[in-house]
Amino acid sequence: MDRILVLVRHGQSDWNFKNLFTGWKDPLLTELGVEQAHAAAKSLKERGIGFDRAFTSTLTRAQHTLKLILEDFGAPDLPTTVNLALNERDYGDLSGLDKEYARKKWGDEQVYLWRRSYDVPPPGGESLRDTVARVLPYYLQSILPAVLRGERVVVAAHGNSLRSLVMALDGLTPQTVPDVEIDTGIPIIYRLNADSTVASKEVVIPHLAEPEATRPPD
Ligand SMILES: O=C(O)[C@@H](CO)OP(=O)(O)O
Repeated sequence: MDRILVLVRHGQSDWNFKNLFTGWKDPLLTELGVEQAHAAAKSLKERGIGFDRAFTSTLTRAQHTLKLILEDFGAPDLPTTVNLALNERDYGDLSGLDKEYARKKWGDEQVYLWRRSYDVPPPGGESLRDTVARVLPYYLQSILPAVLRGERVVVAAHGNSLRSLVMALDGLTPQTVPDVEIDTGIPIIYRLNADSTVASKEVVIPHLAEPEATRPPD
């Protein structure tokens, strides 16, 4: 039995392009973001991946990415569950601020801790640990049972909600998880064993027609 779980971060959003902390704010995809979603679908199709069920967050950029992927699969009506457990980490008071401005104001080290440490929350927001504490129960209760039943599952979500899942699936620690970066529009294909452990993992790098130079530095 196939136990396929595909994680895909949304395509580039307007605020990714502008280098702003986003969190629970709801910017739209850029043109490049739309193209990334199509490229992700193409590369998954090339690998013979199909889907029976989808999960996404309450935020437009993830839902739009999923919609484009499912349309490209000819499956726009695939059963889809929307849940805010899959939302991006809440960036609290940093939401809407320029990341470079934040580095100048609070220093590289502090901003790095807010963005990539396991347990340092941004002011008024969620640490990765807080995000894990809502993503993981949802995964165990809703997503994993579908995968274990043999449904091929796609999850379209966000950098830090997906880092939370990757942490659990890959058995990462608070010391190793800061190194994990999940880029926009990059699918990760997991195949699970019957006991829910990971049999294989493939990070897919889709081919983009758009030149890399249109991506801003993070
Ligand atoms: O701003 C955000 O919500 C996230 C994802 O874009 O940023 P970061 O990579 O800093 O966690």
